[in-house]
Amino acid sequence: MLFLAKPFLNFATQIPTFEMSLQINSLTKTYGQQKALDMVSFVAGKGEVLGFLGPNGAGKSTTMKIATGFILPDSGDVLVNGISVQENPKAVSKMIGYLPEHNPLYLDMYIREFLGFIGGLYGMKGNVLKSRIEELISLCGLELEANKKIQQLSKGYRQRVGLAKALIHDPEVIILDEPTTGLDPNQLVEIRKLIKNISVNKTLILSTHIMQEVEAICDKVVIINRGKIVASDLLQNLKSDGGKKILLVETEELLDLEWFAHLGEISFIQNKKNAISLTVKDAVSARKELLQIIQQRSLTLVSIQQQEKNLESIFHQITQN
Ligand SMILES: Nc1ncnc2c1ncn2[C@@H]1O[C@H](COP(=O)(O)OP(=O)(O)OP(=O)(O)O)[C@@H](O)[C@H]1O
Repeated sequence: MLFLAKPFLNFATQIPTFEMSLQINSLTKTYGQQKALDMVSFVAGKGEVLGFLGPNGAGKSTTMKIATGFILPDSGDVLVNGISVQENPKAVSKMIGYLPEHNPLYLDMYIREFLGFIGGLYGMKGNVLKSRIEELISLCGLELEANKKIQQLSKGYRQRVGLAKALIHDPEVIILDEPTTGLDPNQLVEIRKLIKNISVNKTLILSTHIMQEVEAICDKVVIINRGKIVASDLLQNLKSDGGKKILLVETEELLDLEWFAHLGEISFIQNKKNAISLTVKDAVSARKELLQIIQQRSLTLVSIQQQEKNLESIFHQITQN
């Protein structure tokens, strides 16, 4: 299994001393019989954009809800700039901006009215609040829609309002739970650009199922599977994985994984028993050996392809094991 433990994963034993805006420390959470989180730890530093990935039901939203003080963990803690979310939720809420998965908005309000209301909850008022609202309307590309009620906005523009809401108090840590789900390709690109813009000098945690999004925006990647962290590293380290390559092999006949297991990490492709994916260190010698095995076993080769590792293949490899 690919498990890349870099300094920021060693949090349980090494307490970072500076510039660590968000520290998720040994979180566990159980719903009834189900363990949703099992000792989840990671940290994100100032200026970092961290992609938080995992299959459906892996525990991403649960982690984010705990990090933002919406629900409590069974054990563990989250620190924002060294302050505990559980012990001091009020102080922490001033430092965190959160866009939840389902982006709750007051549909009956006008955009400015809504942002004014949210700003008021953070104690903002007068000209400071007014100018912050105008700043966000511009930053989030809401100028043309600014005089509408939220219920009149398309999904992409509602997401922009959700982002503006998360940013109104200029938080240092921004947590976005699947912010681009359900957007059309144009809106998707626009919102991605926006996320990149707002991340400057902030700590941004982004959960998503879209790998291109992570490749486009994120510096770091944390992957969670069935409530456990299974990979955590800089995006470039995760992708290079020591220069490994993937060989995709298909034959007419059914295959036995054991025939090829000594060559590298191996699995069937989408449960097709005549197609395998092999992750290897030395692609040239692995290809030679593959062909020898195919010849010795009198198999009929349909295709053999070599692929670079990308985040999508890494994600499949890690989360399907
Ligand atoms: N309030 C709840 N009561 C019971 N089980 C819950 C509750 N919230 C989450 N779960 C379960 O906990 C597990 C983790 O859920 P969570 O929503 O954190 O996953 P996720 O990674 O965000 O998934 P998705 O990508 O589908 O949004 C799931 O199995 C889910 O069914």
